[in-house]
Amino acid sequence: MATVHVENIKKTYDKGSVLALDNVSFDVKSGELFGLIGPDGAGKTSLFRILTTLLLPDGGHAQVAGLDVVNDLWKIRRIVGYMPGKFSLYQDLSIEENLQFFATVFNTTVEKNYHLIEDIYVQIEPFKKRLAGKLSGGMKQKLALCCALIHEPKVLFLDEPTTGVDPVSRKEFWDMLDRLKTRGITIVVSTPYMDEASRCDRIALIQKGKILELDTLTKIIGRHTQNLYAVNADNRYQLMHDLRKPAEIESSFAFGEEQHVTLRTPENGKNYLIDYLTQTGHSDITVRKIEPTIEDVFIKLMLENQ
Ligand SMILES: Nc1ncnc2c1ncn2[C@@H]1O[C@H](COP(=O)(O)OP(=O)(O)OP(=O)(O)O)[C@@H](O)[C@H]1O
Repeated sequence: MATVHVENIKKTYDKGSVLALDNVSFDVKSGELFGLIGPDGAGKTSLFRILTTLLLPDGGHAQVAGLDVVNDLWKIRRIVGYMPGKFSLYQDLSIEENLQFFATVFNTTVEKNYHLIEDIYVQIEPFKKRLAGKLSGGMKQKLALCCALIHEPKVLFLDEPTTGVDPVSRKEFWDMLDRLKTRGITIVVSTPYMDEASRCDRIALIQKGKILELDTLTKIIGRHTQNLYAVNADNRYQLMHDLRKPAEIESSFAFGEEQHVTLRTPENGKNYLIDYLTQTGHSDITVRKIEPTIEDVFIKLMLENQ
């Protein structure tokens, strides 16, 4: 049985005028590290709040560990850990006071479940008297994870835990999740960072309240092979402009220092682009055939679903 089962969940705001979740369905298996990946406003927080019983859906059903998110809310609250994207800590309590507070709320003690958080807590323990409001982003994130874990949850919901955190702390955080997974905890984590998809067992790509794709990263990328090229030239602005014109070009978007261009026909794509850009007056032209990343796939899916 799935540990998290979501079936046709719908959520609207402002008397139905804002559609946040549009018949979302998916399952998360026991012990899985499942990523919900999508931009701001995709509906990630709404879904997490429904699954942690803090928000009622307008329609559909969802279960966590076999318990219904509407009818069994008190039982669910005991078995899930939730790390909200914002405001999960009491800024005017110290590290140790925050932790004790969360342990008390769940009728347990820090000592009883210390083994669960030890790996993470030792990194912030030297600062345990410091107020949460005075911690760095990475330290806040570690403390929030300790607070979400202190009652030994079966399922962890982490809403954008790495947003605003430096790259080193982001990596450390995902390493911590890997270690938690080995304890059998099912983890559902949301992120706007596409590069974090590779750290998940399976991912769901979500946009405007709809799941666009759901599978392992490799399978999703494999399903969306593209005739894709990385293109650059001397005048970037003019390049962006010119790459929008030909009917042969399916899509073109800025990707770091280059333009990623998808062509409609597979043959001689590189020659086609070089010829076209030379004719339109560009110089220093580089064109490389590349394999799509998850970001390329996401952009393709977003364009298809517009
Ligand atoms: N309380 C609310 N009232 C009105 N609209 C809301 C409310 N909460 C969320 N929304 C809207 O619902 C949609 C989904 O928002 P949600 O916060 O669930 O997405 P998200 O993926 O978590 O994005 P973010 O990271 O920006 O919070 C957005 O269009 C958002 O503006």
